[in-house]
Amino acid sequence: MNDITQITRDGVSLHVAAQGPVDAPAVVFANSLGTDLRLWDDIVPLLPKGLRVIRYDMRGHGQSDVPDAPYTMGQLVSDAEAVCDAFKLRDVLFVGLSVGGMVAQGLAIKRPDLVRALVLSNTAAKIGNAKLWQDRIATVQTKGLDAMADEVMKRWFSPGFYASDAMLHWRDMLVATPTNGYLGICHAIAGTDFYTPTSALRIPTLGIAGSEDGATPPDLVRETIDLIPGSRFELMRRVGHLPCAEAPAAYAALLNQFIADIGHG
Ligand SMILES: O=C(O)CC1=CCC(=O)O1
Repeated sequence: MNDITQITRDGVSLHVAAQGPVDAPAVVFANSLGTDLRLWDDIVPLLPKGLRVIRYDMRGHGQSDVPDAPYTMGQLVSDAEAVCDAFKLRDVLFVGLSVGGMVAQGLAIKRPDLVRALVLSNTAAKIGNAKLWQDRIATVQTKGLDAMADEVMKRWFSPGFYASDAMLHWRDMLVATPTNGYLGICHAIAGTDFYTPTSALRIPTLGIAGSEDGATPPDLVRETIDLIPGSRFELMRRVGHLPCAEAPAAYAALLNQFIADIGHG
């Protein structure tokens, strides 16, 4: 079954893409700030066949509704919960990148019945600090996303990928993000510190970092992954903040090894 649909929670319509057999083990993907569910386009075809694969656009992004900013992490976690519940999912492997990884942590804390394992990619229990997000919000409000797009691309990608034409697809995606959606998510990240609750998680977890990541550097990712006993940490070399875009084959290989090791499917 290959399905594109909208689900509505709290008056906000969320755009969801669902693939694979309804009763199969599920993998749910959550995107990062300034991207949408296309973040996973190159990964999905490389996953083991027979999984239920659900991707959605975070509120304010892609084809989901764009409520006025600010948003809270509680709202983002409830959105993810609503997506899982709408598809009657249980025991999912939840894969989140950057703010998507914060949502993954929040959902695993809130709904242990829904999440059996995590992939926390290029993320942390806390990303940045109040001043960083205040400054980012002020820049977007006064100058717009286009004005800071090149600076963002240098955080997202290694120098080699930044210089390539392939980067333009991602720059276009960032610049097309509605201002309210971008600002809303910035507020949610600014208000989030999962350090204590994430320390209480006891589920299989894979952490992925990129050696050239200018947004969530490897040491920051590792600090969060180390909070969870028994977790695994993988450092991908010569990639930045979006390794699933920059090195999809290597990224999918890490996911697939983890899927095999935890017997998910
Ligand atoms: O700084 C960026 O644009 C990267 C980023 C931080 C949080 C997120 O989701 O993306």
